[in-house]
Amino acid sequence: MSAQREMKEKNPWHTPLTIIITVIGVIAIVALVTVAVLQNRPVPQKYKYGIVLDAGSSHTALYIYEWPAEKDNNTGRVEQKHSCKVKGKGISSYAAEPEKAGMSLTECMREAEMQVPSRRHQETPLYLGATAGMRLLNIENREASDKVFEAVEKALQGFPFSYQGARILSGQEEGAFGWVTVNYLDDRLKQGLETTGALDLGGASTQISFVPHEYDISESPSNSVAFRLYGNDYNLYTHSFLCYGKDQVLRMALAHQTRSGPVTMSDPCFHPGYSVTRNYNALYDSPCVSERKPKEAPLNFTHTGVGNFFRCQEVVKTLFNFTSCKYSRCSFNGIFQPPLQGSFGAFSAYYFVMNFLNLTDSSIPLETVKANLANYCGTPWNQIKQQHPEVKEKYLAEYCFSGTYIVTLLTEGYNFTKETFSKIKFIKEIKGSDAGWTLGYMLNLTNMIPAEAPDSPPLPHAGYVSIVTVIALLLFILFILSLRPIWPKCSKKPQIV
Ligand SMILES: O=P(O)(O)OP(=O)(O)OP(=O)(O)OC[C@H]1O[C@@H](n2cnc3c(O)ncnc32)[C@H](O)[C@@H]1O
Ligand SMILES: [Ca+2]
Repeated sequence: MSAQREMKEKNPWHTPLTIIITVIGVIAIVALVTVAVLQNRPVPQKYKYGIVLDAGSSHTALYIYEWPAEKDNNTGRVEQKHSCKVKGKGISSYAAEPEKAGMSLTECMREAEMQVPSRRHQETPLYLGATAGMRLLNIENREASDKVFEAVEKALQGFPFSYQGARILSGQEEGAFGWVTVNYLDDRLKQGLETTGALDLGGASTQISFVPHEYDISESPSNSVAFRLYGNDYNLYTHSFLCYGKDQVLRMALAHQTRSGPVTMSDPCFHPGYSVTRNYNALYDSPCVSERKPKEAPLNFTHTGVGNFFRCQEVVKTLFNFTSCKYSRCSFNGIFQPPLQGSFGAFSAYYFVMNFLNLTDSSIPLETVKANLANYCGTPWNQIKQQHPEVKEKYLAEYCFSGTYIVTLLTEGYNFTKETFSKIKFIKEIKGSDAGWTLGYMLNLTNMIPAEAPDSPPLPHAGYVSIVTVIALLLFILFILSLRPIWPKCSKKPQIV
């Protein structure tokens, strides 16, 4: 016992001073590390918001985006928080009663009021961008298009957000912002990775955008958009084909097949057994086909289906003009297109149609896609309706045509081959945000993507905390070692007898 007491007395670790120093040292280390962790821990998120209305030809959709408020230098990641599909058709369909275009937006705007915290309402920018439907209305009837915008503006200004205007996007903007969205969501821009091309198929127009290899912009400046994003330069090729969206191209196909003004038309792009009455005036009521209206047509015609993919492809091919090209190479209709490059994301109607047909899997070879389509188109209309009672009949009737158009546009139009076809991914969304031009549009207008790479802290958070911990421990050990003069006393082991 006495030996033990003696040992305790001689052991400097047990002197009150050392115990106090040790405790203070441990507390200091814990405090230092805690401060380091807390200081750098992401604080509970506060968000900022932005709202974009996509006034498409077939319908309007509202998107709410959010991003961390404290990253004010626009480095926080923007994500889609909510989307709302406006009931009814696109705003261009209200040409005859413009007020209704404004009223149609009310329900989704009310939803936006609920979704965005009220203290953020006034600072939340609200944009409306219209695409091919309004482009066509503007060509057809400028006054009517202006009235629709007036009504829409009036309606939107009645909400507490920071209204930033409503306008028609150019085809280049629509294509380029779709490309920005896809690459932003995939984190390709920030990391300077090879970018993905974007393919958008709407109701009234379609866009193709990609960064070509060794691309000579001087050949067709109108197809070129230059970006500097996060310190990288991109020379984007983009083109928007007006009238080559899924609904307008169907009009063109029907117009082509009724150019002689028949009473009955047999269509290889519709299922056998399909039969509806269509009105000539309604069919030709669009600038995409109005000039082709037959002089002496009856009021209506009976549109019947035959269901033959290969013959349907022949019809679709007649809608592309391959005869003239004043550039080194063209897609169709005399439009310049450099060689395709890299992988592509195909969204909107590309996705709706290919998803319905179970053809979104990139590993399905082009030949199999065609064979499946041939089989689908040949299936009798009654059987199709029985198999898909839940699908809107208008969509259901058109999947054979739309699928055939998609395959023909991609291969004959844009020159995808059986090798490059597998580089197309049919997508609806990326990491929870819809693929489309709206996010890219908002990122651009809010300057959310800096031209230069933002300065980032030299160390990531975890690295910083680890280094602080190690240095603190080293300092503490150093301090303990500095008490060494006392040590020799205890180096003699106590003799226990
Ligand atoms: O870009 P624009 O040309 O202005 O048109 P939009 O923006 O209105 O076009 P969408 O991408 O919303 O839709 C493209 C087309 O797909 C159609 N569509 C939407 N949902 C669909 C579905 O589930 N199945 C088949 N087609 C669908 C829609 O009616 C359009 O004809
Ligand atoms: Ca669209």
